[in-house]
Amino acid sequence: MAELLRVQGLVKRFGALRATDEASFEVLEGEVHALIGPNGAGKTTLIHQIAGSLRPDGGCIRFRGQDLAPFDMAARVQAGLVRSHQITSVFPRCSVLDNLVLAVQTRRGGARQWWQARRTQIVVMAEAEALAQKVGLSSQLERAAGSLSHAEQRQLEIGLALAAKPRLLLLDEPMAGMGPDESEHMLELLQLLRLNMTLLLVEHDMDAVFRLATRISVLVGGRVIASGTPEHIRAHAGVREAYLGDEMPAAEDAA
Ligand SMILES: Nc1ncnc2c1ncn2[C@@H]1O[C@H](COP(=O)(O)OP(=O)(O)OP(=O)(O)O)[C@@H](O)[C@H]1O
Repeated sequence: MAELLRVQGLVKRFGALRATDEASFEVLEGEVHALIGPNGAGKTTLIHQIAGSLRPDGGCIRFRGQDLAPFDMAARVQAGLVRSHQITSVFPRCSVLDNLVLAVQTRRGGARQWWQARRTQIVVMAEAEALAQKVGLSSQLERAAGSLSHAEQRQLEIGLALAAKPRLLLLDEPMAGMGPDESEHMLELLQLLRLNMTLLLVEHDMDAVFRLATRISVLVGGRVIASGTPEHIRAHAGVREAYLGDEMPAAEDAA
């Protein structure tokens, strides 16, 4: 598999703290790559730097071979590097469908498109409806986004991210705050998305991580201490030590 994203020697300081401390790993095209690590390991800080909302103090991030340093967040989205619930925020008073229509219009050229031909409107509407169906919100099209449940809002955020046609989708704790059934739905949605794009996700739910990920990188104290297949990570002594053996699913739990 070809390399899609390379993080090399990345450093981010907050005062004396090195939240990202020479972190290095790569994401290959077509994989589901999970970034795991104990609380405060620097996972979110790393995702922010990849998405472009935080500027690194050192090191380099390459996407499809290109140094991302000169790219702002919008340019990264255009290049196919999209973080769920970052660029396109949910408008709570607008319907699910209107939110998706706006996201599709934004990708197609924003304000210019307000005076678009009827034929174009039909195309945009069809794409928005298809996105709603993909993320499981077809029956909620007319509901105000703000009245959706927590899980449905996460689904909508993913739909909005998909409107940008990502090549690499970044997801920060997609299962956070969900019950078992909702998590299972989200897992099914992510299984569907992996067929068409590469996923990089931060997730604390280890069962979900080990069911979904094709490769895993483990961040401890801002450094990647291990990167590899779930089997490799499960057997890694340093990883088990970092987790005190608590959360790592045992080999017999493997999917
Ligand atoms: N804006 C900030 N200013 C100062 N310190 C910060 C800032 N953002 C994060 N940190 C610190 O950087 C370290 C890494 O935080 P980060 O949120 O990236 O970790 P995490 O692995 O995502 O944690 P969790 O799993 O608990 O969400 C922590 O010690 C945190 O307190």
